[in-house]
Amino acid sequence: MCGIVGVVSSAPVNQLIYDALLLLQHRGQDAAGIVTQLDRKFFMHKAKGMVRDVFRTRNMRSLPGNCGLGQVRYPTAGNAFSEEEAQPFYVNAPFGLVLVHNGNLTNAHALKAELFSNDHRHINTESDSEVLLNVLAHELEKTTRGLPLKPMDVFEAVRGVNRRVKGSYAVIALIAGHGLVAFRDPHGIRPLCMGRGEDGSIMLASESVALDGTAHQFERDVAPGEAIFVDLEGQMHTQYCSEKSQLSPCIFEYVYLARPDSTMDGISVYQARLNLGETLAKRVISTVPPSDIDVVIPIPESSRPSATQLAHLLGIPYREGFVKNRYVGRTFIMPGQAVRKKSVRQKLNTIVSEFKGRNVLLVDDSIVRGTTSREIVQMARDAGARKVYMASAAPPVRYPNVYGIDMPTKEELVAHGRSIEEIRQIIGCDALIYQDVDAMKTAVAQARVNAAGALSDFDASCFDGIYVTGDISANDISRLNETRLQVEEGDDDNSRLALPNASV
Ligand SMILES: O=P(O)(O)OC[C@H]1O[C@H](OP(=O)(O)OP(=O)(O)O)[C@H](O)[C@@H]1O
Ligand SMILES: NC(=O)CC[C@H](N)C(=O)O
Ligand SMILES: [Mg+2]
Repeated sequence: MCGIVGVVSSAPVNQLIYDALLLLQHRGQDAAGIVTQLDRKFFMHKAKGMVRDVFRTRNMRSLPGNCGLGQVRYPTAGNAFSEEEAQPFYVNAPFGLVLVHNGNLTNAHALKAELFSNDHRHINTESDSEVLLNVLAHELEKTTRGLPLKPMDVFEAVRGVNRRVKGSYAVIALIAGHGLVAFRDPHGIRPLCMGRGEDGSIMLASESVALDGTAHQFERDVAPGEAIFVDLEGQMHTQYCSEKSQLSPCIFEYVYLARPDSTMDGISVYQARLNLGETLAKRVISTVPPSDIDVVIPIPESSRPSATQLAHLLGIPYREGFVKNRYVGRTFIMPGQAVRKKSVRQKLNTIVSEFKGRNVLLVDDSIVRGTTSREIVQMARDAGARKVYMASAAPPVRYPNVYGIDMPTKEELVAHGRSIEEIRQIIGCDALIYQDVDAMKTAVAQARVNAAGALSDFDASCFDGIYVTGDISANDISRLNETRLQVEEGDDDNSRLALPNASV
């Protein structure tokens, strides 16, 4: 998951894109970039780091124009430490194209070879997003029938992309001199929505929070397989560009990735987390008698709604036992295990009086590698807790994710191939309670607040091993691992780079 945004307006968009990226910062902390367009010319600034570090006043001044796009990156392909892989990506033909991508292609390797041998295109990085851009460029070259470019030509090109590309992709691209095109893969795995400003500007963004925070009225989600083309006059054209489409959004967005104040595909993220807390409460009762729990303590940040609801249902006090250093970013999306481990202690500190002599139930939204829970359980014990119980609002994460969450190997997952008792021993708690998969799906589906699209199912592959695109082989998974593993190996040398700047 990365955060992407695109705007067509009648006024300069640089500040608007910056503000939207800041609202999407939780989706990617490694790199940020913006491209704007003026008189067919692109202006780009991108670099490693958080939004506030990457864009200084001088950079903002050099981004003129009334349309543009931006991205915050959380790498899931290629190299987290490479500046060249920061987005947007650019190719000069046809017309001049820049693109931002949230997701992960599962056939990038094969496409790269095909782009070279059949389409005679050169890919200069390990990023799957550069591959995606070149496929779009090739298809657009094929479908353009004279100038000016027509919306139908753009949609035909997106059709071509949907035929060739596999995996997850929410995309926004700018076509120099013509407009902005946005599209979502036929399963709608990664989110994308659109809204309008009072001045008529049209914004597309990963999450509705980016629209809310920039005074854009949320209009709707982009449907799976749909493409939206906004020309430079602000006229919007839409078309379905996939033979078959079925909405199966990634359930991990609701569990952890998205901000709770966002609504995605008609589902309130906050309500989904409350519901997860409610069903988790029922599981807790069957494992630990509530009379044996003195206090419920969330592990900040993402577990808070689930933990409040769980405590409310069990009738047990909810207390804040861990204080989060707001200047340290999200641990899970940092690249490399060494930096993730170090940052848990930097980020969270205990309030000893909430633990001393008490039986505590710690609640997290998910346990993935176990990095956070292992540290936290020990911290609770160090603070004097008598018993430490642990509950996860999501089921055990047992399978690699290939759709844009950086957990490419099953070996790194604490729950892979282990019983709950074995996981409990590794984490070091006195009891471990997990959500179950069906209860999670029901809880999230019931958080629907509007009837957007027909939700068929969720992609819950990291929990149940079922990949909604249906075409993932063991070979694909190990190939996707290869580049990521190199990143992990290099992580000690680079751990300094991955820590967000403390002066922000
Ligand atoms: O088992 P692990 O591999 O440690 O991963 C799971 C943890 O990582 C996330 O927290 P994170 O600190 O990234 O973000 P948050 O502040 O939004 O909770 C998530 O909320 C869990 O706490
Ligand atoms: N998390 C994402 O959406 C990542 C996008 C792309 N695969 C990259 O690694 O840059
Ligand atoms: Mg957390």
